[in-house]
Amino acid sequence: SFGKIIATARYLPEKIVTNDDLAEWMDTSDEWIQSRTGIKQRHIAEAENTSDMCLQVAKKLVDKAAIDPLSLDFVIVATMSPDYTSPSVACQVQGQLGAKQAMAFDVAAACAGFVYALATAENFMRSGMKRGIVIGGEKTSKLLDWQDRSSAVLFGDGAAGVLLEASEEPSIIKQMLRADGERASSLTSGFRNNCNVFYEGSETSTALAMDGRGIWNFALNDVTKSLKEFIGDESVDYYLLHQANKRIIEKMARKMNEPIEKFPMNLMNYGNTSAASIPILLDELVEANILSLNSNQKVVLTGYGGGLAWGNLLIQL
Ligand SMILES: O=C(O)C1CCN(c2ccc(-c3cc(CO)ccc3Cl)cn2)CC1
Repeated sequence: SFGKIIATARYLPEKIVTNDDLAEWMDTSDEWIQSRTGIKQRHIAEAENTSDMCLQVAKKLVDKAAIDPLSLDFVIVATMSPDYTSPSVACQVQGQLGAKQAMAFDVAAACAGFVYALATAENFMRSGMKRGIVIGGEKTSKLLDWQDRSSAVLFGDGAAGVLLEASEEPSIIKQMLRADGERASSLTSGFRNNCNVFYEGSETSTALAMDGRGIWNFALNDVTKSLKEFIGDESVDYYLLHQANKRIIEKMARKMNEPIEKFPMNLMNYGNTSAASIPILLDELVEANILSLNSNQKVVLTGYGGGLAWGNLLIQL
């Protein structure tokens, strides 16, 4: 069978930090941030960690669909900011949700993570699994160098995901997953100092570091080119692009020769939430009835970022 999105849900931590809040102690301004990124505010988790936010999403999905967690065959979480390297966030969620029959693992593909995870889930369902949840969740705020204004102002925390159930008709019609590891250094985060009792190693910054220009060019060249190839002459109702930067999305829309109305954006409210950005956008569009499940609307999900990794999914809802 094939996977079909039955429900969507999101969870944002309570604390909202505006550009002006940041400008109080950081050498930046609302004017610079809005004009260069489109971002106005972001949610920042405090005591909550990545697994806590993902658990909230999982509970919402189970409640919305009125299903028994024991009926889940899989829990997959895409994240670049896990609580631990072990256990996976997915296992933490599986345990606290009581989804004892579900296998569980994390997907590490940074901002392409949710697309990689959803494609992975579809492949499991085509080999027999019947029901599962796929979540993108991030607390990048714990990874940032808050003294580096060029990156700290860009990111936000949050989580969102989907419940998939088996369907006779394919819904995730086409997938393309790509990577370019030669540009791995364009976005690094969470390095664990390489030392042990026998080897001293060297102190390396573990904070998130980004070659903005390099990723910008990657998005406008590699990602846009592969998206055009992926679409071919398909008619697409909406493009749900990773919400990294307003100007980049506008430029990608122009390169696609598609009206900007087909490229909904909510990054002004959340900043760049990495693997959570596409499912947060999807849930907001469903909640606003701009997208409807079972509508046959054709949407494309495109994630792109650290790795470098990127991916496209064509979904008929
Ligand atoms: O205008 C300026 O000076 C700066 C120029 C650099 N900018 C960038 C550059 C890259 C990204 C980005 C990040 C990720 C990681 O999730 C993924 C995808 C992208 Cl396209 C976001 N902003 C900000 C404004």
